[in-house]
Amino acid sequence: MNLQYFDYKYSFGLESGERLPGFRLAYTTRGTLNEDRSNVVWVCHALTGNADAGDWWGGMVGPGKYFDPEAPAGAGQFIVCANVLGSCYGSTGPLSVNPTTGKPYHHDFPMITIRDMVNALDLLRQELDIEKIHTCIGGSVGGEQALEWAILHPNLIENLIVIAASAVASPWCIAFNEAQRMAIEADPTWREQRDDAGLAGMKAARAMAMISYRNYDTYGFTQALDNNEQLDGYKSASYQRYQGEKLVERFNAFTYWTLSKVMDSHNVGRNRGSILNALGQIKAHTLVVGIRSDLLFPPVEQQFLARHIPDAAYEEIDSLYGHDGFLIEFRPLANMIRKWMAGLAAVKVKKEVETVKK
Ligand SMILES: CC(=O)SCCNC(=O)CCNC(=O)[C@H](O)C(C)(C)COP(=O)(O)OP(=O)(O)OC[C@H]1O[C@@H](n2cnc3c(N)ncnc32)[C@H](O)[C@@H]1OP(=O)(O)O
Ligand SMILES: N[C@@H](CCO)C(=O)O
Repeated sequence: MNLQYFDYKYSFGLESGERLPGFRLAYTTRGTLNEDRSNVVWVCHALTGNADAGDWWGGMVGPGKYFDPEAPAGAGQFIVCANVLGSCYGSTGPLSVNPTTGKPYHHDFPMITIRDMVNALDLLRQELDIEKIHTCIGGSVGGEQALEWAILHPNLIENLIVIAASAVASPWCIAFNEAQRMAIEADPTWREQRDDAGLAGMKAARAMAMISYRNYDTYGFTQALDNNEQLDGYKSASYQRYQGEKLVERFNAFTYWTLSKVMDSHNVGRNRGSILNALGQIKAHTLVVGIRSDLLFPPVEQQFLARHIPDAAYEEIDSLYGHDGFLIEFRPLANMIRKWMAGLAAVKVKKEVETVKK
């Protein structure tokens, strides 16, 4: 991955009222910005993702994929993805050194929100001299960022694609996150000032989260009982442990904690009068995608978005994988986007013809 860095060297205000004395964002770009700078695709990543969309979303981003930086005949896109503020893949987060103390922030990393993340992304956008985003897309926490961005800067994004996300964190989602934070708190190392504090707790937290990212049928299909005689050693049990261990290899409990709080505080209506008022400000053509089997962000939340965003279409993916379906179901997702974009292009042509006739 060809990581680049944006260092913002000024005091950065957060929604909480606290300030960061500057920050760093790690990001990648793929493809070439065209002459009129009209081919920008900005991919916003989810909870534990990173700046390399071609890695964690390889079925959507890359040569020959829907978002193709090398498409022939000048159709290649300029694809940007940045590791969010608060994460641990090169951007400023809880393991970063606090310049005022010379030590890692750890428990003292300030509370941040989706809006703070987007304000940081927008400073990177300005640094890259991008005035228009042709398409901004994200799933889950990435979808929340895309949504916030379209509200904060209504003339910036032409086409907005929000997958498996909501206007506001549901009590159900917050409850899942609180249970996971309780697991981290129960780890006896959690209050220690070291980068690997709380990892056993985070392992349990990830196992809990998996239950919300998948569902009854996913486990039934992929982790079926071996036989009727079994008394222990179940596949689904070892799967849970393995998923926890896998996250421990690449993440840390401070970042997990911080980002779970970010999820909780997501509410597009905050300080905007109401959620409906906030959604009503979106000017982008919008495609909202729900996943029928999503337990964490059920389709009713995306249907709500599509009902209240002025120019929105709604599509639904039928997936075995629940919420994580947005990271797996590339073909239906790409087909939906292709169809929607073709519809938008047809409407544009029709309008142009009508204008010429007048
Ligand atoms: C720097 C980085 O690595 S960033 C990583 C990128 N990740 C992200 O961006 C976050 C988003 N991605 C994800 O959340 C996930 O990767 C997903 C949702 C896309 C796919 O999830 P996966 O865990 O790969 O898929 P799945 O649930 O099928 O599990 C497969 C893994 O579980 C293992 N497994 C399956 N069943 C069992 C079992 N019964 N017992 C133990 N292990 C099991 C498989 O061997 C496989 O292991 P592997 O990942 O080492 O190959
Ligand atoms: N599986 C996703 C979380 C669900 O959005 C991740 O780890 O980022």
